[in-house]
Amino acid sequence: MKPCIEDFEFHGIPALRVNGPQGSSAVVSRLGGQVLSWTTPDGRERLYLSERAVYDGSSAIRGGIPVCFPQFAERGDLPKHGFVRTREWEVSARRSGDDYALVTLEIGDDAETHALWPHRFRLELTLMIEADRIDLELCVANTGELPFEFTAALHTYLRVVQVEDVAVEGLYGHDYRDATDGNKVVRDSGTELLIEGETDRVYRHVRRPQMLRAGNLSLGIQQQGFPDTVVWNPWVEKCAALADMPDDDWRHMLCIEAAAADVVQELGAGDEWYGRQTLVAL
Ligand SMILES: O=P(O)(O)OC[C@H]1O[C@H](O)[C@H](O)[C@@H](O)[C@@H]1O
Repeated sequence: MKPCIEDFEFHGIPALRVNGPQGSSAVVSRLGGQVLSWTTPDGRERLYLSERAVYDGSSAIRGGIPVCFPQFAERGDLPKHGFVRTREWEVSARRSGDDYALVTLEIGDDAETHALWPHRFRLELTLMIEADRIDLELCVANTGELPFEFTAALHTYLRVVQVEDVAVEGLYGHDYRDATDGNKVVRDSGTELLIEGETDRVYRHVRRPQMLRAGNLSLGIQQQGFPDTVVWNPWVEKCAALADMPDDDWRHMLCIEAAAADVVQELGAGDEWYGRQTLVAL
């Protein structure tokens, strides 16, 4: 099939199937502007999506690549991870060629967002799929007359066979804030990160790409614009407490998030900010 983009319903919500070259494909939901699936030409699903995910907008869809904006996690008074995960986005561009397919979704401020956050903004999320790679770009535009500050993330849930068998390379020498240990700041001195318990870290000023090694499957992960990388796995107890995730699924996912979490971004009136995350199947 030549690359093309189709509208369809996914668990009752409007979505796009983005068919890339060589049988690669992605699914993007208009609810949340959220990528929910990425399949590479070998037929493997690369993103984790919970079987118990909720699709009625009452909470964020658990899995895929949620967009967190204008607040990461609980760093402020807004709902956790901001308010665009449960809102409907518009499709503003779709294009395909022989070796790629691309869609852009966007969302802006309205009376409901003003009630929570007084700023005027426009967000655009562009997904481009090639044979073995997806590129996600988040553009934040300040469409108001005053500057604002925000934190944000592409909260990518990677699917893994067994998280205990996974190693993440590329974070050596970076400082991270450990949310599982009173937000203590620690310098990573290991050549690779192994997931051996609950993990909730914000690595700051990340300059190098990461490599996720999992048996014979590897994934390269690169970010631009986003200064931080968040690594999250809830492990046994926290996962059991999540109503929208099966008890054992902590084993099958690892979030590696491109984020502006600790490093707050300031955006002047009329200015734009870009952040990207690229995933490459190796
Ligand atoms: O349950 P959610 O609101 O989707 O948040 C899921 C997780 O997101 C981030 O990775 C944070 O670092 C975690 O502390 C948080 O638990």
